[in-house]
Amino acid sequence: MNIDGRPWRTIWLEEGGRSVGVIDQTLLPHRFVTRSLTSVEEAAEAIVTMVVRGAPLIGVTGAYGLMLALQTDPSDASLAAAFERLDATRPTAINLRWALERVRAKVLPLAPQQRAEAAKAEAAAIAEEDVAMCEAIGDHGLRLFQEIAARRPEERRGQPLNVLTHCNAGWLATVDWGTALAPIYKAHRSGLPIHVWVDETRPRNQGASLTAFELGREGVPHTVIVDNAGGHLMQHGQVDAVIVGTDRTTRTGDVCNKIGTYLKALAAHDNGVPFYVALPGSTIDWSIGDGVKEIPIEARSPLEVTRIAGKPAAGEPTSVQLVPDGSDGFNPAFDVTPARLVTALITERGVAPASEAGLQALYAAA
Ligand SMILES: CSC[C@H]1O[C@H](OP(=O)(O)O)[C@H](O)[C@@H]1O
Repeated sequence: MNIDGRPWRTIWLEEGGRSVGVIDQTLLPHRFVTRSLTSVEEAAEAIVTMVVRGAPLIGVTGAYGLMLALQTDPSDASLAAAFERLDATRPTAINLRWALERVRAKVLPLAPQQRAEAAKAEAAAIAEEDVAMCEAIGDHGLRLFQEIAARRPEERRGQPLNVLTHCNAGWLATVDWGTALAPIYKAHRSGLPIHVWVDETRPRNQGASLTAFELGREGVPHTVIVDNAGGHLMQHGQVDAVIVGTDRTTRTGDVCNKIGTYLKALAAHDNGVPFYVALPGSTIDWSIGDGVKEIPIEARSPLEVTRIAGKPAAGEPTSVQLVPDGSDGFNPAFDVTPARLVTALITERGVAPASEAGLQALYAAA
């Protein structure tokens, strides 16, 4: 997307081809700072600390991380160690494992001296495919928004379409365009009046910090709201549709996304508001049928809950509840929305019901 007239992507190969540029998303919206990743360790650290975040972008960062490792040491052992280090960074977004496996499959059969270049090419291919998939999601989602706008009662025809989104599934979460925000950008650029309710999205506030930043730069009217206001807005007819991204969607259409998404889906269901999930095919985990039981949910530091912008905002963690890493507090980064609460999945191949049959119909020829 464009920032102050200059086209940006979230990740790029830097001059010389031995470092990768990224935007430090932990500093947005107050500072726009780019960083150079020069090693697999720096790539891994950027994922863990959420300098880069968002399922598709995490996957591309992992792919370039393997390239960086192979540029230093192209041996089998180096590849295995780099794969393991990157794979261990964040467990929920399926795009990471998908991208790492895709690069490994490409380079493992090659002579060591050919591996770094092949990894570079594959990482670049994954990035370009992501851009194309996200723009296609935007096109399919635009048609959906146009249909919703056309179905509204006469007295509401000229008013903006009110769409609510949770967390950040914009271009900052992908390489460009985004997933949930792509249809919003396409609608805005097509002249369809649209307004976005932006969930602030505690605890890390990706909505207030990143989605609002993106929409502001694009000139899309939006309002940042507290996470708990969404149900009230839906009850009062202020939401025409909810659209979110996902970090992993099962073959049956269960959707794992930022914590709080499930509650939005329940409120939407209770108020007859359509609930859409936008995703590229790289986010589908075909090996899983029951998202609630099988998707690994990342447990992040409880300090994200008790601190805001690094400053204590609540009592420091007590031994309230042990989480997998053994620390105090409870801070699951994601939850799972069952397919029955999802109106439709908006993919690069079209719109499908949230079901195994729906996804198979779109991807059977894959
Ligand atoms: C298009 S993936 C966006 C997805 O990723 C976010 O998680 P995080 O910021 O922790 O990487 C969130 O779940 C978004 O919906």
